Amino acid sequence: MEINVVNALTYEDFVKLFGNVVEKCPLISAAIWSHRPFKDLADLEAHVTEFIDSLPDSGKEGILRCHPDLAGRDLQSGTLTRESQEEQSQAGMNTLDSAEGLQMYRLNSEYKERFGFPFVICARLNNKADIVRQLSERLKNDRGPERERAIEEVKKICSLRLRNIVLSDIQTQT
Ligand SMILES: NC(=O)NC1=NC(=O)NC1=O
Repeated sequence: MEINVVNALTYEDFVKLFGNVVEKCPLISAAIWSHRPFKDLADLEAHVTEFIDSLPDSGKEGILRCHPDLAGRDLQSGTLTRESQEEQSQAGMNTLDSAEGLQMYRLNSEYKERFGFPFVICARLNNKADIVRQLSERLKNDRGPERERAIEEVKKICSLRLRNIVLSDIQTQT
């Protein structure tokens, strides 16, 4: 999809297309629509990350809380968004054995208990061993640095989702 096609989208179509580049935070795409025309994909992505960085800590934690747990309830019940379903499956979260599932449940619970927001990682860039290792290691962080670390992961997820939309030819045929 050419960036000029993106720039010509109505507000509704823009939010429909980009509304989930940050999981369950359509407001972010709605907010950056007014910054069009975007020079290119990198410019579009920069506006999203600038918006996220401009939020106070409570706003950043609000974004984190919109993310479903890895191998959590939403995955079990099939209520993940399409993007999350694809990402979590690709990282092997849908093929954990009972011991691995229990380990993820316990680590996710401990993490949420400690930080008050869920553990977030860019699943597409990690396999299940990486995820368990990162979760165990990041549990030891202080809240502030861990919040920033988690937001960096949100940006990686967003970058891959944006790329998937803008660079996939599907949209140009619809
Ligand atoms: N808690 C999470 O990290 N969730 C997720 N990461 C992804 O890359 N997709 C998700 O659903």
